[in-house]
Amino acid sequence: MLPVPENCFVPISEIISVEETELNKKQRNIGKWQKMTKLHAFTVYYVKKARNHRWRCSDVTFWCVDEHLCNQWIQALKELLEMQKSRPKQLLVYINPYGGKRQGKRIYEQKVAPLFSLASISTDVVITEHANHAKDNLFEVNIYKYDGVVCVGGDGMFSEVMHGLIGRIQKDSGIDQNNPKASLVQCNIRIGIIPAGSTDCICYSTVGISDPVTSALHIIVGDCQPLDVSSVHHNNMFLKYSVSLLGYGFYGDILKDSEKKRWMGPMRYDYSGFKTFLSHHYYEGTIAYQPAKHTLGSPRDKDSCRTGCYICKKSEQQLAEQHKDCGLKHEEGEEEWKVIKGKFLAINAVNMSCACPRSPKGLSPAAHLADGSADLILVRKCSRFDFLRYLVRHTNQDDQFDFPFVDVYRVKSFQFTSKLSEDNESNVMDIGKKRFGQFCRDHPACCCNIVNSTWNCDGETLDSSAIEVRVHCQLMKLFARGIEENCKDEAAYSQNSAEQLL
Ligand SMILES: Nc1ncnc2c1ncn2[C@@H]1O[C@H](COP(=O)(O)OP(=O)(O)OP(=O)(O)O)[C@@H](O)[C@H]1O
Ligand SMILES: CCCCCCCCCCCCC/C=C/[C@@H](O)[C@H](CO)NC(C)=O
Ligand SMILES: [Ca+2]
Repeated sequence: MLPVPENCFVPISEIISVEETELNKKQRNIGKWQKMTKLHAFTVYYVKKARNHRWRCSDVTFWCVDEHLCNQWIQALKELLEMQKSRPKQLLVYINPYGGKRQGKRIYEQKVAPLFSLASISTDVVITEHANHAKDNLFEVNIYKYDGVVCVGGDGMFSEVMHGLIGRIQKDSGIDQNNPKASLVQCNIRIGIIPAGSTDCICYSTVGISDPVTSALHIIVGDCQPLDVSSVHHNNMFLKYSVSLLGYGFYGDILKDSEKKRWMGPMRYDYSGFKTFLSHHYYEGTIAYQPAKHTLGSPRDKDSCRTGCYICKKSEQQLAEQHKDCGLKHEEGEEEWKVIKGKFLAINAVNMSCACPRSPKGLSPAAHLADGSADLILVRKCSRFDFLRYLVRHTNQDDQFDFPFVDVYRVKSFQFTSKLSEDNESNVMDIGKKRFGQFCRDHPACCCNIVNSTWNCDGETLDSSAIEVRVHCQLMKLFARGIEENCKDEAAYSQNSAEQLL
């Protein structure tokens, strides 16, 4: 620990860098120092924690008359920083210049790059030229020479980088992603998210704020947060991975509509959200799920997943034991499946709380980042007024699951088939039904359920409505530490930059 002014301590792990400081003429000549001989100084840059999980880079300069002592301090602190082995030295950075408000490049250049340089992190930067550029590139480059990959953009950009990294690791390990039962190989190359998108849900849910400087500092100090990843398959064909929301019905329809209005920027979700709310479509289908019996928590818990979460730690231990005696691993197929048929306005499966600036507690406030489970939320057909009451609870403190038309289950896998695909499978030649489906989509006031919705998978659409989903416990890692408990003594964190005499 290094004391900084007025009883504030900074752990070595939160020091960004130490630099010798050139004292200019003005500094040398001020007040009482005037009479002294030559002064020596060094500056410590450190993480200053502000309100609402925001981090800033602050600095304190230590002055000294003894050059040797000053150098000893610099040397000792640099050695301590060298011992922080989890810190990245070389990063691969992908910037989506078109995400969110199209500010990705500016945010990186003005707010993030100077901090990386201060922390002596070297970077290879790729500004993406088209969708899937980052994903494809990750299959070509030597990823193993990097300590991490950074994406500057939103949830969609993160999803691309995650698919590139996880896909590459499976390819290099000879794992077939199309096999829904495959034991996927964990990806140990961490991903850092610099938020510059429209929702930035993954960043917000893992850091507690959507703020580029805060995220850059979490990368610099080498934080590590394991993350559950769901694999999504259809008929033994791999579709996508998901870490935040897999949403059918309401959130799928919003996404489909909003994709046509990308030019509106983040506002497109509000516009399409309102339109989708008015259309009030419900969808008929069957859900089968396997409850997550291994995990200690429940979706109705009052406590949320926080830094050092013991529920996620327990899952980590279980995972390590599974890896140790993988021959004895419990077969998922043996465990019971529960089946629910119904008419749904929304089916939301979330691997994390899905907190974001629009919904600060998220769609499932007690979901865990790394417990090997997802919360499956079923919102059954109800009146528009009731659905509005449900949506409003995304934005306030009230219990979102305390409605007779909402059910929530903690699951480790699930399957969904829409009534339409079931009917089509039983009579593929029944073209009349498909035509009728089209007719009803053209008449939103009808609210009928003949057509399929689309799955919203972390902000990307899926091509199939019938899906099989399996949660892979802690398949990947982020440069984050989960949301920290609010510091009781925030005043202690609000010191300004200052100077200190050794
Ligand atoms: N140069 C590019 N041109 C066009 N599309 C791109 C480019 N680079 C990346 N993309 C794609 O843009 C999509 C959306 O990007 P991103 O997630 O950064 O922003 P967003 O959709 O506004 O935010 P959010 O996902 O948080 O709602 C991603 O799926 C990504 O594949
Ligand atoms: C009338 C009140 C309406 C309140 C609506 C609240 C909306 C909350 C939005 C929460 C979305 C959280 C899930 C995140 C999903 C992302 O993966 C995805 C891509 O960024 N974003 C969206 C909007 O689909
Ligand atoms: Ca989880």
